[in-house]
Amino acid sequence: MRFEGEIHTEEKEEVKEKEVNSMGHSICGGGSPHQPKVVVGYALTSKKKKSFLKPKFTSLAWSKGISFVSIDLNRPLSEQGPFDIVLHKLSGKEWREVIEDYRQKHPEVIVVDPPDAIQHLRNRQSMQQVVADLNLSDCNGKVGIPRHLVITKDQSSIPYEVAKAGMKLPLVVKPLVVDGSAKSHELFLAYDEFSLSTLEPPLILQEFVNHGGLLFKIYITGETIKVVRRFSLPNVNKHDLSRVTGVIQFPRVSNAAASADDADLDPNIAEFPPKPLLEKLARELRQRLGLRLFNMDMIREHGTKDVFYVIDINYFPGYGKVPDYENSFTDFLLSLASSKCKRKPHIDPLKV
Ligand SMILES: O=P(O)(O)O[C@@H]1[C@@H](OP(=O)(O)O)[C@H](OP(=O)(O)O)[C@H](O)[C@H](OP(=O)(O)O)[C@H]1OP(=O)(O)O
Ligand SMILES: Nc1ncnc2c1ncn2[C@@H]1O[C@H](COP(=O)(O)OP(=O)(O)O)[C@@H](O)[C@H]1O
Ligand SMILES: [Mg+2]
Ligand SMILES: [Mg+2]
Repeated sequence: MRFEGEIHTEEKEEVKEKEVNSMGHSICGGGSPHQPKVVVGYALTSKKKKSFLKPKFTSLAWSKGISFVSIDLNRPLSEQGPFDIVLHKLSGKEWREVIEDYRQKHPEVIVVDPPDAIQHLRNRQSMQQVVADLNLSDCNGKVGIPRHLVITKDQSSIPYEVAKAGMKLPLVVKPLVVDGSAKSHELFLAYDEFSLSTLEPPLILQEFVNHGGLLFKIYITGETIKVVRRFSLPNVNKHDLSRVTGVIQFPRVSNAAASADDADLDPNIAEFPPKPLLEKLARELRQRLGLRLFNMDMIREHGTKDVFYVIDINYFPGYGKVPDYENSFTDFLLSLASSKCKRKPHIDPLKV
């Protein structure tokens, strides 16, 4: 497994070397950089196309024999291509049915990723449960999820439910369903349980964990892990709690392109999570979720060295914001294509 947390120089050398070696080689033998041998069909929103398929990435991929073809949503998928790989991130039942049907009928195409597996991350409860089920012992740290409560109906009972569960204030209030809409990212901080009744279920209420205002975004691309630091919500202290009441909506601080990597940070807060912990976590989640493209938002409990919480998992996140994603994503596509060749050694090199 490759790990690119603090971006190791050796790792970069290796990438450069691979670049030289792979130039002029094709998938399953033959070919040249000017004759793409791996065709990647993609079904993405226009926002995603812009942030992900940047010219620097597509031209690097092209130089290594990869071409990208936009899938026309108004035409049957089976009539398009042929594709070696399909990348997709679109919401809605209709698309899920189209892509599932295509997977069944075209087992020779690598569809990244299965729609049912992606669906698992569309609900903040099922997303968190995967982490809760893990047993990460002996990995130089602990990873869990914050205490939470799911509210599906009857918001009038929320204050009672919160008190009964003995949850500690403040609470982060998140829409239960994540469907890519702006609304599914409208989050609130609730300083008292009574104001919660004004919010619209289905919701998940999560204990706010102080983490020094910094979070780790762990990007998984197949076998590769990259960690970046982003600014997050500041700690909430007892004084804040005694003075503030109500629910306050907060902005999407963590997905801003601004990285915290270059800031002058307290080393106790900013130190990267241990590599063995991230490797085990990534491996386990990749397997359990059955996904190859996702990221996690992870925080370290303030005042501890090794107590971590996963607070969010996103399918096919904003790779365009990750340094050097062009190389890692190209390598990922090439490794998928070569696994396809291994699966089908008799593959016709003229077709691929
Ligand atoms: O657009 P970006 O680059 O901000 O990416 C978003 C992600 O930002 P991140 O890479 O984690 O900083 C973002 O992550 P967060 O939920 O903000 O942690 C989501 O993955 C978002 O997708 P969706 O709206 O949940 O379907 C992602 O949006 P899409 O690009 O998939 O529309
Ligand atoms: N339990 C929590 N404790 C502390 N901060 C949190 C917690 N949950 C979310 N946050 C903060 O809110 C941000 C958005 O929450 P997140 O669950 O990642 O939603 P989204 O899917 O919209 O990114 C996080 O990046 C983090 O800054
Ligand atoms: Mg998030
Ligand atoms: Mg999210």
